[in-house]
Amino acid sequence: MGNFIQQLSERVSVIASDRLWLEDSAIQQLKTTAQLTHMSSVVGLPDLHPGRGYPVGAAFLSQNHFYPALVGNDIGCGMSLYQTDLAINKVKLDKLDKQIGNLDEPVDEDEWQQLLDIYPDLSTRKQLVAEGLLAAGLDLLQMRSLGTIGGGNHFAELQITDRVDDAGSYKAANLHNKRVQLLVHSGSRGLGQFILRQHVDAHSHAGLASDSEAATDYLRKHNAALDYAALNRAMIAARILRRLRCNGELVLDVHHNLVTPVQADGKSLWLHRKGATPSDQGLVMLPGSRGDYSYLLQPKTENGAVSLYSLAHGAGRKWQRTDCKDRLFKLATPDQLSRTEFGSRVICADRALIYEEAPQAYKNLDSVLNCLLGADLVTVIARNKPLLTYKTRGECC
Ligand SMILES: Nc1nc2c(ncn2[C@@H]2O[C@H](COP(=O)(O)O)[C@@H](O)[C@H]2O)c(=O)[nH]1
Ligand SMILES: [Mn+2]
Ligand SMILES: [Mn+2]
Repeated sequence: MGNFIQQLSERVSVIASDRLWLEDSAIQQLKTTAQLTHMSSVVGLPDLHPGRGYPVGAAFLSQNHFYPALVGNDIGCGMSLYQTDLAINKVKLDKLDKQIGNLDEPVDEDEWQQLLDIYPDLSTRKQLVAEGLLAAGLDLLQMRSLGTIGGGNHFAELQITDRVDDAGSYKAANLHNKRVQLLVHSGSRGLGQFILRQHVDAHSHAGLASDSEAATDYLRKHNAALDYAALNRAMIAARILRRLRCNGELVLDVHHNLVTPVQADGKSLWLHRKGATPSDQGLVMLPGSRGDYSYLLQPKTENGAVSLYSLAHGAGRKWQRTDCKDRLFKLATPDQLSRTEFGSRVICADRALIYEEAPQAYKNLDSVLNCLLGADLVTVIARNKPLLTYKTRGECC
């Protein structure tokens, strides 16, 4: 187990192995972040990769101050998983594209009424999100993006279970391997980006003292963005389920970009997660790419302290977006890249994005999973494979 938890310095550790490639630049960003004034410890997860200034796939613990820049601009980005009642053998792959239609367009009044007929609780949630935005001094116009996925690595994916490792936990989670599952990855859209920009304009990248007015102001906005992001995922799922004429039960919904207050030994600590899935909130989903498996995991909370109660949130990028087309265009056309080894399809109107989000652009998920298993942080409940992935360029984050 020891080899999988590598202590690089007093404050810096990584969950990794000799067989998992982590870029030097990402490790360097991790070490630089550990030097911030109020930082206690940082951990790089096996999907660690370089980000804008700070690495992605990492958790950071600070004392008395916290750093909004360490949450990043897509506050509340996360994954939600739904078990649908759509039988696998009823799915007609060729028809799904038309059935699902366009998810880039905001939800209009007609569609909203149709969603409410099926999911009346969305109305209360939307009202609460609006109240949260108003209380935080944010513009209600941001609500317009609710129900849209957003660009880049965000996605909605229909999946099927191809292996169950822990039948008891699988059943307890109300999962069904003869029925389609829906995994949604999205966040707070332009809202999170606006909040971070506003913060950086006023305070640059400085930490905020726990009891300061600026901290209270940021946290009010951050918490509104978390609720917004969770509702956004719920609305994306509702749109898809309605269009597929099936029902869906929520299995999990977990943010991977957030900051959380932690009380320990009378100290005021802050746990930042930037592309890191909390391991202390129940089941988690570890997706690879649109051409790789996803794993449903049971975190082992008893070992959580070594990784700051955080897990990898995916496979992590291997190639920069700007390199993908050059690397791939001689090898495959966008049409070829839209079909995967699993026989699954990709809906993506943007041809450039098909290259940027190609499975080859991501690390191998099994090598990431092996580190989590080696460090004794998780057990595997089931493995899913993709059936259909919806990706869009969308606007912003
Ligand atoms: N199953 C799929 N997994 C995907 C897809 N696109 C990206 N990914 C994985 O999700 C994480 C998300 O990372 P984030 O930093 O944007 O939050 C990423 O590391 C990939 O491993 C997909 O289309 N399907
Ligand atoms: Mn995001
Ligand atoms: Mn994300």
